[in-house]
Formats: sequence, C-alpha cells, structure tokens
Amino acid sequence: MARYTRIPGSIALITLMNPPVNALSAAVRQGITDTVGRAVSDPEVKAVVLCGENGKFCGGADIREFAGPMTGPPLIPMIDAIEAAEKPVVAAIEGIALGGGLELALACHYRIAHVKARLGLPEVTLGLLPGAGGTQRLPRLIGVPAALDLIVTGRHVSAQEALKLGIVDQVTDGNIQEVAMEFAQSMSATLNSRC
Ligand SMILES: CC/C=C\C/C=C/C(=O)SCCNC(=O)CCNC(=O)[C@H](O)C(C)(C)COP(=O)(O)OP(=O)(O)OC[C@H]1O[C@@H](n2cnc3c(N)ncnc32)[C@H](O)[C@@H]1OP(=O)(O)O
Repeated sequence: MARYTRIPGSIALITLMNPPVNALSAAVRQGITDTVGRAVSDPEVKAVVLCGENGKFCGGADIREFAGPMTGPPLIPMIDAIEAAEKPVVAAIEGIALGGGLELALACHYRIAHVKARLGLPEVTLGLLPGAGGTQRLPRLIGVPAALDLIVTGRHVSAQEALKLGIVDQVTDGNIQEVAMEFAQSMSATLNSRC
C-alpha cells in the first residue's frame, strides 16, 4: 500500500506502507502507481516526495512473494513513470534503500538521505542482477567503475559514502520528510521561475 497526503504548499507526500521494510509487494506497486498518477494529474501539486513508513525507505522486492506467481503492476513501467513525471520527485531515504528500493530512488529526480541510511544493490547475493533500471541509472549517475563495484559486490554504502559517490544529493540528520519536502518545494520554485 502507499498513503497519499497533500501537504500545504503544493507537495504530495507518498508513503510506502508494507512492514517490516516497505518491500515492493504487488499492493505497494499498485499504491505507488495510483498515488504517483494522482500527484502528476493534480494541478495543485507542484512536487512529490516519496518516503517509507516507520523509518525505512524500501527493502526492495518483497521476498515473501518470490514463491508465488507475479501479480500487480510490473516494476519497470512504474519506475519509468516516476522518472517521466513533469514535476520534481524527491526520494526521502531513511533506514534502507536496497535492491528495487534503490532502483526506485534512482528514478526519482533527487535523493535526500538520512545520515544513518544504508543504500545498495544486493541482488547479486540472491543470484540476480538489478533488473529495474539500476544497471543503467547507477552508472549514469556515478560512473561505470563505482557502479560496477556496488552491483557485483552487493555491498551497502552509508549515506555519507553515497553522497561522496554522487548517489544522493544531500544528507541530513534532521527529520527526513521535512528536509525532503523543503527541498522539493525549493526545486519546484526554481523550475517555475525558469518557465
Ligand atoms: C517486484 C520486483 C522484482 C524484482 C526487482 C527487485 C529485486 C530486488 O529488490 S532483490 C533485493 C531484495 N532485498 C533484499 O535482498 C534485502 C534483504 N534484507 C536485508 O538485507 C535485511 O533484512 C535488511 C538490511 C533489510 C534488514 O536487516 P536487519 O535490520 O538485520 O533485520 P532482519 O534481516 O532481521 O529483517 C527484519 C525483517 O524484515 C524482513 N525483510 C527483510 N527484507 C525483506 C524483503 N525484501 N521483503 C520482505 N521482508 C523482508 C525479514 O524477513 C525480517 O522479518 P521477520 O522479522 O518477520 O523475520
């Protein structure tokens, strides 16, 4: 599931809700698809913030659904729709952004991480390769050698290392949602002043 909240000041806050790690279950993918569509089509919304409930952004694919048939919206079109949104979309990364969770964040236009967050593409530890754009978006963002290191080792990086590598735009020890919403607001103001 994903909760949609309209924040005064023209921000839509989308919160992933799937305890314990807000993994991308069929219901979460459906929730993201629906709420992003709602935010994009609402003329009052100028920017979008994507976050996870209970201090965790997203743990990636829901490993509890691996045994069954795939249901719900596929991941790639959902992620591509975020990248294609004509309003700034900011990922507010707290706790973890792993696997498909990091791929989701990479499709956002900006990423803000809490200082204690960890990011990574651990697919290789499951015998997989990142399949939702991570092998394209990460090298474009940080270069091939650094991206390859993360993809083939599956190691997690701290928020500070992610900042140094260029995966995230800002690190904060403050309230991640408030910082991300302020950032989104200023990005939308900058974009609007240029139009
Ligand atoms: C539809 C998309 C299809 C494909 C593209 C995407 C592919 C991927 O995303 S592959 C990557 C999937 N994610 C992972 O491999 C992460 C695996 N988890 C971890 O590394 C760790 O659990 C953690 C770092 C997320 C948390 O570690 P820690 O704090 O030490 O806690 P636990 O390991 O004890 O886990 C707590 C709790 O969370 C459950 N859990 C963890 N990850 C997932 C997940 N991806 N899906 C569902 N549930 C997850 C874990 O089982 C524990 O549950 P219980 O407390 O009930 O045992």
